[in-house]
Amino acid sequence: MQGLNEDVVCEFLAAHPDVLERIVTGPTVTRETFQRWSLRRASLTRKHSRKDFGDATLESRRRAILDHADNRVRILYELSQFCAQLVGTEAVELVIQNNEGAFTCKKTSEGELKLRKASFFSNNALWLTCLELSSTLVLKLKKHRKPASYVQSIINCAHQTIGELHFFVPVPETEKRWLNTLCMWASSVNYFAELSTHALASNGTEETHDNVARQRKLANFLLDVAKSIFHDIVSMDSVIIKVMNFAQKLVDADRASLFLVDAKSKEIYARIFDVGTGEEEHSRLSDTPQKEIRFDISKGIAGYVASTGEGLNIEEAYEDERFNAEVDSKTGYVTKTILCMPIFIRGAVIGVVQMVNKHTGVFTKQDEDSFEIFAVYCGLALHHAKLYDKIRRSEQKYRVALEVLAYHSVCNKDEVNKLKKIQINERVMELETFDFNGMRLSELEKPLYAVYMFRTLFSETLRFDVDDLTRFVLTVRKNYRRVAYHNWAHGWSVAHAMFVLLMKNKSLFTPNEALALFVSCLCHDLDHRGKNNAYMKTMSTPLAAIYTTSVMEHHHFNQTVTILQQDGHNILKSLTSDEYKQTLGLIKHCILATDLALFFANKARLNKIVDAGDFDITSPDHRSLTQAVLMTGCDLIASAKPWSIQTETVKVIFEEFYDQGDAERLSGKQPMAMMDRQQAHQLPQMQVGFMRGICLPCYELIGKVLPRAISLRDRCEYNATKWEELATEQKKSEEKLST
Ligand SMILES: Nc1nc2c(ncn2[C@@H]2O[C@H](COP(=O)(O)O)[C@@H](O)[C@H]2O)c(=O)[nH]1
Repeated sequence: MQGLNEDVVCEFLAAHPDVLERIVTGPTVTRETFQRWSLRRASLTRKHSRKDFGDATLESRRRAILDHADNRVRILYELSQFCAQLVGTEAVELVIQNNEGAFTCKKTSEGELKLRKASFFSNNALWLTCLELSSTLVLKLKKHRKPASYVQSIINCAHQTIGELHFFVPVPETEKRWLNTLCMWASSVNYFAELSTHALASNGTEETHDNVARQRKLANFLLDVAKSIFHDIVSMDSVIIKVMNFAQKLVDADRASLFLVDAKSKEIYARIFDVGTGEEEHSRLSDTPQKEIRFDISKGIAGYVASTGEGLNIEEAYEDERFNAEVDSKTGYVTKTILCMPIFIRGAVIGVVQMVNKHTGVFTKQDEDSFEIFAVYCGLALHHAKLYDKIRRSEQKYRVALEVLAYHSVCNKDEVNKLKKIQINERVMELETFDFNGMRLSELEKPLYAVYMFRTLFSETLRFDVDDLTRFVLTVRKNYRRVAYHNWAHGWSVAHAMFVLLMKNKSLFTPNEALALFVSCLCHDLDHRGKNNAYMKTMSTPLAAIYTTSVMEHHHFNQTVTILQQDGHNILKSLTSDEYKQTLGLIKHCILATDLALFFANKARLNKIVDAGDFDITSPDHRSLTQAVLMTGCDLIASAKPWSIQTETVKVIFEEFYDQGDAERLSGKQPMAMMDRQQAHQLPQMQVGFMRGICLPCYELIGKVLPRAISLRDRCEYNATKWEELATEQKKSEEKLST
């Protein structure tokens, strides 16, 4: 019978999809795993289908927009194509809303845009305000139409819905935010394009020219504000003042103020007050609390607008009972006309922009329209300002945390002096065998031997400071957590295995490659929490938010670099900058290779090369694959140790597995059998699977490439047989019990 290995299994499953379906839909694959697999498949498919925004694509889109600037349908169609590319899907439908109703828009094979009545739009009030929009624009979909996974509304500056994009694939949150911004911009620019086209199309009276000039000025300014918001994010206040200055000139007001809502105290306070005209343009930013103008949200015109979300155009302030004369009395200023608009973020009023005393007459309907648009841009600027402040604050907090951690996670002088007092001068021959049992070394001997191994390997090829080396090893030890298996003893044991491999194959790798391999082994599980990548993802841990693949392995590498960067720890400092960069890149490659999920592909590729007789250790690709497989071989070295060490190690491995299983069960998830202490009786059988399915193929491959390491395969084979004997005994005793 053909040996059971991964290729055979894959071949069998490919030939028997029903068996694969039974496994995938059976109890061994949890719902979360199945969902994760289908999401990964969806995103892989999307990634492949996503066309990039290459220059040619962008240019053709830009041309299409310019050539059809007066054609809203075409503009919106081009927008929909952009959005589809952004999300990386073609499963998107454009629905256009106009006076006659809603229409789906599709491009024919001749390139024409065809509109078809889409009678599934529910609202009859075609032009809805922004506030009402989110609540009432509910699509009643026809039975036969597949419901959209995500609907992006397209709202113009006059808060009118001019269309929707229906996506039939899941859209990630990040993409949703980009779609929102893209659609807001496109519809704003389209709105002004239509306005100026409309104005130019009319009889060209003097008033129209002013109107067009005003609208063009408005459009140019809006684009200018957008640029400064996205490029000038540091001084958001200057952007907001710029917006206020322009708004004030546009509506010809004497003064302008921006108030923010303090939801906690139910007050509003002037964030920017009395932006004057002319020389006072750079107004006071009321960031000094004692000067802050602050009053209850129930007071004044600004308070009324903030609490109702309704804009107001007041012609005689003192005749309006809502007006609060207190501020005038404090400033000696006489308010007559007021134009006041709410600023919305996600449907909530976060502030109010207020123009005071139009220089000639009262604020007009046109002022209201223009000012309403500014309220949107003020909101955008404020929103970015808030986000940016939040990021800046969390960055400072992160820096402080890192400083504190760096101080406490670095070895201290006593530890260094203690270790330096002991010197190993003669060669430790027993250390140069795979069977050496690192578990019997004391907490002091392990770092001592780690320094010895490093010096034995690199004294002749690398200039390094022994104190740096001592500090580096002791700090590495300190940054392994006291978990059952993935602790300093494991890191040491993996480094020892690499030490033996390198001593037996001295000319195989260059000094810097050997250095990267040894350092990688010593550091490959730094700060491991005793939980695997699947757990980190399922529990949505911060690490899983940072790294999408090989979560823990990326973290282990990051920790390695952090330690190297600590004062007095850089054992690589004698390398040139190119060598340093190259060696660090190889350390990253090696540490990431210890992600067992990557091993199968590495093994298959290297086996194929070796079996085809093409293996060439001088080929960079073959070297890189060899290094990756050697890392796995060292990582699993416990499976190729003498039986007593193997059983001792497996005990702590499963202790750690069961800790993870307990944590999963506590969070309401069913742990996999290997991590379920209620399945402990299956341990021997599971070990057989692990040894024969992973360890043995690994050492067989290593034996092909490094003949001097074939002993690992033999030792592993012996241990696998021992586990099989135990599994058989276990099975017999269970059968006896059940009879
Ligand atoms: N079932 C077993 N799993 C084992 C054994 N030895 C190691 N392992 C697991 O393999 C990976 C190795 O990656 P690492 O870099 O995290 O050490 C890890 O998940 C170990 O738990 C074994 O004998 N049996």
